Amino acid sequence: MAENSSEEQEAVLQPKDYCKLFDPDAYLQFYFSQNAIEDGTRVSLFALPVFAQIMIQQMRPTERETLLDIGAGPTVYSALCFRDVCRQIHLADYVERNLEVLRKWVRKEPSESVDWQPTIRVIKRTEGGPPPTNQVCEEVEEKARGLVKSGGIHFADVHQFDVVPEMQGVLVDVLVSIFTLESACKNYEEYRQCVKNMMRHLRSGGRFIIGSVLEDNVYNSGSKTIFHLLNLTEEIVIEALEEAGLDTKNAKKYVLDGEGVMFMMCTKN
Ligand SMILES: C[S@@+](CC[C@H](N)C(=O)[O-])C[C@H]1O[C@@H](n2cnc3c(N)ncnc32)[C@H](O)[C@@H]1O
Repeated sequence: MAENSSEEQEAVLQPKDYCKLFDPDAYLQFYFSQNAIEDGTRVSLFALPVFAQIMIQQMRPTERETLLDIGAGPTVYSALCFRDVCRQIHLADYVERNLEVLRKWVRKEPSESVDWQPTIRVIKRTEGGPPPTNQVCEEVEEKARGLVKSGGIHFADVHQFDVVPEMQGVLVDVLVSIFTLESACKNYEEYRQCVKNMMRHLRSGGRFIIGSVLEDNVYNSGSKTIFHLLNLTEEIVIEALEEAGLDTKNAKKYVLDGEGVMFMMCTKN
C-alpha cells in the first residue's frame, strides 16, 4: 500500500465515503491490471495459496466446505486461491458497485474492469509447477466462478451485529477478510467490535484468515483516490483476534518485511 505526502492528506477519504466514492474499476486497475501485477508484489497472492495448501493438508474435505470473504471489494482472488479448498464460496462487500462487478464476473458478462489472467499466473507460480497455459488459467477461473455461483454475492457491513444478513445465520468453515477492517474502522474500539461481529459467521474450529496493512494511515484506492486506514500494529491485530475467541498462539503468520502487511490464519476456539 502506498504512502502519501502531507499535502495529499487533505483529500483523504473516510470510511463513510466508501459507498459513494470507492471506484471498483480504478481499484482493479491500480492493483490487478497486467502492469500492476508485473510491477508490484501482491503479498496476498503468495500468502493465500500457502494457507490453502495448509488447509488441504490439515482439514478433511467435510471440515472445509464453505468460505466467506468479507470485504472482497471488486476482487475474486480469494476464490481463485481457495478453489481447491472449499466447495462453496461467498463473496461479500459493503459497496453496491463492487457487488455489481462481482455479479458481472459470475455471469461472465464482458467487463472492462480487469482480466484475472495475470493474477492467476502469479497464483499458479506460487502453487508450483510449470507456467500455466491459457487453457489452464481459464480452468482455474471457471472453477472459482462455479464455487462463487454455488455460494453467492452479498452485502456486508462489518459494523452490524449481523455482518452478512443473507447468510441467514449459517456458519462457514473458513472466513477471510483482507485489508477491510483497517479501511472500515475509525478507531480501535470499532476495530475490536467489528472483529467480534465478523466472527459470528465462523463455526467453532473453523479458520479465520486476515490480511492487514500495518503502520500506515492511508492507501491508494486508485491512482487519484486516497482512503484513510486505521493505523495497526501486529500486537493490536493479535489482541483483537484473541478477544474475539481466536487461537493466535498456534496461528500461521506471513509477514514480508518492508511490505507493511501481515497475513494470519488462526482457528476459532
Ligand atoms: C482496500 S479494499 C480491500 C478489497 C479486497 N479485500 C482486496 O484485498 O483487494 C477495502 C474494502 O473494504 C470494504 N468496506 C469498507 N467499509 C466496509 C464495511 N463497513 N463493511 C464491509 N466492507 C467494507 C470496501 O468496500 C472495500 O471493498
